[in-house]
Amino acid sequence: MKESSALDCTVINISTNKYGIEGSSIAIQKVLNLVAKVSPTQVTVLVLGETGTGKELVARALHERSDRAGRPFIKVNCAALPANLIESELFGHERGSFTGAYDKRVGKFEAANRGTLFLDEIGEMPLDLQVKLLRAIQEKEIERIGGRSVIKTDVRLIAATNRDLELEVQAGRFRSDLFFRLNVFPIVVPPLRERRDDILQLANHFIAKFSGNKKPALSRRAGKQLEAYEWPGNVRELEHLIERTLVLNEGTVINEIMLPGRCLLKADPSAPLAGVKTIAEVEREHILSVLRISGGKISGPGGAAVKLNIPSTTLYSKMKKLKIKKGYYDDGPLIEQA
Ligand SMILES: Nc1ncnc2c1ncn2[C@@H]1O[C@H](COP(=O)(O)OP(=O)(O)OP(=O)(O)O)[C@@H](O)[C@H]1O
Repeated sequence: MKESSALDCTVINISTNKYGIEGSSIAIQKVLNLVAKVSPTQVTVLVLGETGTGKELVARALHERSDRAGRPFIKVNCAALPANLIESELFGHERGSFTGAYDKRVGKFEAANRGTLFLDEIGEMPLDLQVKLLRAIQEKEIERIGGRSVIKTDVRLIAATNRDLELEVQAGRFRSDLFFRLNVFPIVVPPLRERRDDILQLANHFIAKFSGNKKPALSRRAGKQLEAYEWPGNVRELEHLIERTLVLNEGTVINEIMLPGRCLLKADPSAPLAGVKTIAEVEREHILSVLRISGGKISGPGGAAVKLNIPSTTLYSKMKKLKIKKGYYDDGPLIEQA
């Protein structure tokens, strides 16, 4: 990766990017630039994006590029644990502090001391624990369940979610004070369908990963199939699809990809297609990608409104209606449109 001019938005040589983030689209370059800017700091980062877009990869890159790199990177998946276990997972417990606590246990906050704590799927965290998490972040200290002493912690926090946390706040499922504490530096990882330029590079990366030294070539036809698909499961879906394709493929060329949508159509033409989007979703994605191409400029020459051939006032009201905010399409912080 080009270190010295990481602040400009153009040339990062991804082939030498050692953090495993493949892709050369403008969208992924922007993500890598944000990673380069924020990783040397102690700032809390909130990684946003649909499932399978690479949020964990971004979190690991942030850690690896920071001065905490040699220290622990501890991940907690807030969705994978029952609510009553998350507290003990995060803060630890003393022996005998509750039924089943046969031994003392060190929590993830302590385990991540002087390193990075990655809270994945933060949107799933129960409300009562959100209060305790906020306190731990603000006061930089924790107490084990059943413990009597206060333990100082020094962790860099990275959180990730595929939920719209602002909507969660509005719905009363996420505390606004915790949201503001986490949303210091948001990084939005765009869905794969908004960075189609990356699809072939990623596909070739996964072909190499899964086929070893007998790497088959991707035919133009198969490449076009991959580029045309919508990828509701994003990069993870592409990775699994390539793995499956390689198991079935016998020759030295991959001629056809069995995409899930096609299989579904064959099975039952009247069944609703998984991943089919509403008109509003399509409109939102299109506006977002035009805003990104326009460098975040909305009105005036070269702005998104001109490209979309609509008055800028119409674009502003569509953006408001579709909840498109600054920070989703440029490098700035997430700010509500007036
Ligand atoms: N740009 C990329 N280059 C190479 N591999 C990638 C890239 N993005 C994602 N992947 C791979 O895709 C898979 C899913 O990525 P990851 O787990 O980081 O996604 P995620 O957004 O955290 O998903 P979830 O929201 O479901 O937790 C992983 O195997 C990861 O290595």
